[in-house]
Amino acid sequence: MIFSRNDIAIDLGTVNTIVRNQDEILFNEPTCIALDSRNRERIICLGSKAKQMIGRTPLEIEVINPLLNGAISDFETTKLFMHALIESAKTSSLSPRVGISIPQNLTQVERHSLHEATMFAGAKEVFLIEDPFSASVGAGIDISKAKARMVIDAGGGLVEVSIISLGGLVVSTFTKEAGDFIDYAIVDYCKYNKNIGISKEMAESIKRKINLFGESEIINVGAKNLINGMPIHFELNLNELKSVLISGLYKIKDSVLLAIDKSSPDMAADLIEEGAILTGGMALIDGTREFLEEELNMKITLSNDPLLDISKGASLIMQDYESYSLEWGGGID
Ligand SMILES: Nc1ncnc2c1ncn2[C@@H]1O[C@H](COP(=O)(O)OP(=O)(O)OP(=O)(O)O)[C@@H](O)[C@H]1O
Repeated sequence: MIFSRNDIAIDLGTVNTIVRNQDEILFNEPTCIALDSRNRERIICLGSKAKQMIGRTPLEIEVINPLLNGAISDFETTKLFMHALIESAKTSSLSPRVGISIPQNLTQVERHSLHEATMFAGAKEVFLIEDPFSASVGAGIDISKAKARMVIDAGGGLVEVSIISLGGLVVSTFTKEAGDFIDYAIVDYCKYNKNIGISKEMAESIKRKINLFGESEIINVGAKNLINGMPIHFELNLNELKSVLISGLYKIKDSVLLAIDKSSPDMAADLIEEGAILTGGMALIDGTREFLEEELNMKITLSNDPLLDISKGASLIMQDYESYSLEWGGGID
């Protein structure tokens, strides 16, 4: 198969979606869609514009994130979202072939739903590629070698830990306690310890400022006083939130330990030498890589482009689909 200029690869993430053709990124925005609630077929906007509306919409607008922990939580909205993505990415009147990178834990029913939603959205053909393959290829790993390589993909809805060797997925584990989980834990921390109400979006922007090994830093946050219901500006010491972040990172550590436990002694030995590659948006929280390296006593290398590895890998796989699918039959539907 020749991946033509018209064809696209999609990283349909819980938090962020990226669409690429062979050469360029066509869409890189939050996985959000705003609909007219009186006519849910009518799209008002997508991505960043829709995300900015969260918490501020009048009754007639509904903002939806159609994914939860990597899986489709709202099938009808996913169809609309995919349709809008495909329309905006089209460079000709021809329907594109679409490669979508998906979490390894999607059930057959969920895979079928996504396939159907994408065909309905206007694709000519749909290829589902499992995240561990996209992430590894995108991070530049030569996975055809007879050497085990570990990839920790820490995203918004899912942390996927995979061990790949000789072009196949040998071991995989995952936890749903990923970036979104930490955002909600920050919301709860402010609620129960400070009597302050903040949105999930505010919690996410606070999370991005945490530096696990950095000096204490005080930030000013606009929120709601939960005692008297009034708006309030309050000071939050980011140091207080380190324990919230660390509890999430321990879940990643547990997934890595489980993956190592499931691997053979030879693969475990390879990992001592090669360590693991850390990718996905959570890898960008300062101190995450160092924390995991210290806790696991294993070399952890930060990928060059944690937010883009999956879409880049999916695009590269689409461009050489035959060789990859022959090699990795199991990972590509
Ligand atoms: N610069 C950054 N600093 C800190 N955290 C970040 C940064 N950029 C993104 N994140 C966090 O990374 C997570 C999103 O990562 P990513 O885009 O890899 O996930 P996703 O592909 O949307 O989700 P998933 O793969 O789990 O379905 C979010 O929790 C977000 O807050």
